[in-house]
Amino acid sequence: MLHITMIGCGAIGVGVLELLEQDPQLCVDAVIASAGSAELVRQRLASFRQPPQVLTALPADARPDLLVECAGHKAIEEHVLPALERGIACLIVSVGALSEVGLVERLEAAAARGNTRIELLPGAIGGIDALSAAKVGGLDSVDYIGRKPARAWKNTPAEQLCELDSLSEPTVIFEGSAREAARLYPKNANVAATLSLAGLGLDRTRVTLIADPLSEDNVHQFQARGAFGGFEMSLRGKPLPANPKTSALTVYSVVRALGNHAHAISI
Ligand SMILES: NC(=O)C1=CN([C@@H]2O[C@H](COP(=O)(O)OP(=O)(O)OC[C@H]3O[C@@H](n4cnc5c(N)ncnc54)[C@H](OP(=O)(O)O)[C@@H]3O)[C@@H](O)[C@H]2O)C=CC1
Ligand SMILES: O=C([O-])CC(=O)C(=O)O
Repeated sequence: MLHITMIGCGAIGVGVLELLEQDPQLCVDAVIASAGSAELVRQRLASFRQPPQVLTALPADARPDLLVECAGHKAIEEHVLPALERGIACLIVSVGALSEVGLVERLEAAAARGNTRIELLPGAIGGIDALSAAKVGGLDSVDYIGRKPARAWKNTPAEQLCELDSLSEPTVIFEGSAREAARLYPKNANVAATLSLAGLGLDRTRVTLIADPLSEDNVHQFQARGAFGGFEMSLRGKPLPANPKTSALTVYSVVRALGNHAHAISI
C-alpha cells in the first residue's frame, strides 16, 4: 500500500479523497491544511470512513511515499520545497505556480539534493504526452484558448475589463504569452503553464482567455505544429460545484497519477 500526504483539502482534495476511499492500494494518511482552516478541514473529513489526520505542516519524522499538492501556489514554497529536500517525491497540481521566475530551478535543485523527483500533473488538460513527445522533434507553435463561464472569472482582472454578471456574449479577456496569463490569472492559468512546460515555454506559447456566458463548461483548446505534424485538442471540462474555476478532470488526473504509482500497470 502507498502512503500519501495531501496538501490542501478544497474542491480537488475532497474529490480525490472521496475516490481514493475505494482503492485499497492507496491510503491518504494525512492532509496538510492552512493553520486558519485546519478545524474546518477536520469537519469536512468527519464523514469519511477513515478520516486522514489533519496537520498544518509535515512532521520532521514523517516519510510518506508521496506528497501530493492540491492547494495553491504558496503551498509549493511552504511544503513542497522542504519535502523534496528531505527526499520525499512530490506531485504538483498547481502547475501555474511554476511560471514564477526561478521556481522551476529551485524545485529541480531541491529534488536533486533530496535525490527524489517531482511530477507535474496534467490536471484539466489532456494530450500532454503527445505535446511533450512532439517537442523532442521540434515545435514551431503552440496556441491555447481557455474558455470558461463568466462566473469562473470572478475575483480576477477580468472584473476590470467587463461586467461579468451581465455579459451576453463570449468576451476575450486576455491575449498574450503564457507567462503573462499566469501572472494575471494564476488560478486559471494552470493549463497554459502546463502546455508551456511540455511545449514551447512560457514566452512562446500564445494564450487567449475568454469569459463565455453561453458556456457551462471549462473549454480548453490547443493546437500545436512542428516536425511531427499537427495536433488539435478540444476538451470540454465540467466545472466542480465546489469551485467553478476547477474542472472535474483535475480530480481524476490526481487519482490516475496516484494509481499509476501504486498499481502494477501504469497508463
Ligand atoms: N493543473 C490544473 O489543470 C489545475 C490546477 N488547479 C490548481 O489546484 C489548486 C487547488 O484547486 P482547488 O482545490 O480547486 O482550490 P480550492 O480553493 O477549492 O482549495 C484549495 C485548498 O488548499 C488550501 N491551501 C491553500 N494554500 C495552502 C497552504 N499553503 N497549505 C495548506 N493548504 C493550503 C486552501 O485552504 P485556505 O483557503 O484555508 O488556505 C483550500 O482549502 C489551485 O492552485 C488551482 O490553481 C486547479 C484546477 C486545474
Ligand atoms: O479548467 C480548470 O480546471 C483550470 C484551468 O483552466 C486552469 O487553471 O488553467
